[in-house]
Amino acid sequence: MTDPHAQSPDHWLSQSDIVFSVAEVEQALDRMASVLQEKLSGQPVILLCVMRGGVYLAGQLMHRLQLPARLDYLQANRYHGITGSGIVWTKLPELDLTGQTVVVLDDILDEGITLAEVVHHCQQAGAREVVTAVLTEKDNGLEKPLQADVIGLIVPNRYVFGCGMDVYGWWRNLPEIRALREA
Ligand SMILES: O=P(O)(O)OC[C@H]1O[C@H](OP(=O)(O)OP(=O)(O)O)[C@H](O)[C@@H]1O
Ligand code: HPA
Repeated sequence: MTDPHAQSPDHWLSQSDIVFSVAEVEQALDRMASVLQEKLSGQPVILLCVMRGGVYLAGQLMHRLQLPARLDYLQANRYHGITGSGIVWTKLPELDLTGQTVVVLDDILDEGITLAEVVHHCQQAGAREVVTAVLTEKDNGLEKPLQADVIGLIVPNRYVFGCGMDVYGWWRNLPEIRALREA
């Protein structure tokens, strides 16, 4: 079998289907922004981007939110290729989270392990409130350690990419969401 890391980026497009179009993603982003806007009622927040996948949602939400925001990021990786394992933290937030309202932004809630650990970190760091927003949640039937407060789109139980999510490092920049076909 060919090493998936050696496949051309176009291979992944040819082996996948669009599950949410650009217009559907844009609508979901608008919806997420208005839910967050109402939930946060204009208070100052720290937007905390979970790198790298959260970067697309952070970029798309920032300009849709009318409230005083600061931006920080962390990096906690769990997936190598398309399979998950233990979390490796490579970057902690730099801002002091004590007493702050923190809005955690990530691309996908799959098994929920990453988001649960990030929320735990924010609470341990003294955040007053932690609100979680994910662009997608995977419909995988698993008992997850937490639910996100704001969810953009429910994706099927397949490996998905685009809008921040990668397939072997590629295509985080796609403005649509695609799902790999069964091998
Ligand atoms: O709900 P879970 O099963 O924990 O999976 C979700 C996490 O997996 C991905 O991160 P990844 O480790 O692939 O790092 P990346 O953001 O650099 O792609 C994604 O960005 C989420 O943070
Ligand atoms: O389906 C997925 N796609 C991209 N990244 C992910 N991280 C967990 N699940 C996924």
